Amino acid sequence: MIQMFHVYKTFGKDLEALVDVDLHVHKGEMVFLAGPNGAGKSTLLRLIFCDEFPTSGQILVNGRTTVRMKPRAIPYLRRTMGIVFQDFKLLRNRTIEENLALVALVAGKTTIQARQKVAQLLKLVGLSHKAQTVPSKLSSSEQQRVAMARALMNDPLILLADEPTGNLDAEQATDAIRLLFEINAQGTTVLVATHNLKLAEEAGCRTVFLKQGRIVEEWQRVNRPTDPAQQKRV
Ligand SMILES: Nc1ncnc2c1ncn2[C@@H]1O[C@H](COP(=O)(O)OP(=O)(O)OP(=O)(O)O)[C@@H](O)[C@H]1O
Repeated sequence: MIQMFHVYKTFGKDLEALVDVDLHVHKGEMVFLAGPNGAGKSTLLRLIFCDEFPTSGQILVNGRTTVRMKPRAIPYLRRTMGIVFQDFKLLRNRTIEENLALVALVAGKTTIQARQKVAQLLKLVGLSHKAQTVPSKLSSSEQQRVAMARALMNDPLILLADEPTGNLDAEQATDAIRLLFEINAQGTTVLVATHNLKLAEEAGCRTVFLKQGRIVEEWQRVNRPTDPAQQKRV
């Protein structure tokens, strides 16, 4: 589903944001990308979303190489992906319903189809009662759930979430992860970037650690996350 082969990303002359990254995320998987600030997590997600392109290496998304993709083909590939940005990027002067519907309308859906999808997703994230509200009247966790709903508007095969729990307290963060699990259980492949190692451990998914742009470790919990003996290094 997502394949990265020897991917390097250098900004300017010598800022190596990603160094020789090999990552394979299979269809239906939920994978955490963990690492400290500046490790390269957002850059990696942006490369998958074709927001940036690698300096060298190969990236395949849904079997299509992104590296030499023509600019006009990028929006079509992006429609197979949903992305939740760190700062949500909701349109401030539009209602929640409008924020969501716009995504479907731009993708060519009818107003009725867009409305139906908005209703379905607001129900999923528990915010049906906020449809006519503007983002500034919502809490951080509510805005985060709207951002997640928006990312799902076009039924993406892949959901990319960049620090989806960054502005949330512990309980809200757990709810957000639960929602990601629910989305994943419905068949969407999910890749979550976080600097919150505890969160990744508790989720128990395959976790890939980035440090200074390199993948330095990868593990998957077998059973209980709190028991180191149950953690299998892969
Ligand atoms: N557009 C850019 N231009 C120049 N440097 C950049 C750009 N984007 C990222 N970087 C640099 O690349 C490195 C990796 O940044 P990135 O945002 O991918 O890390 P991160 O792991 O997501 O960090 P954080 O957890 O703080 O969001 C950092 O040194 C950052 O300053």
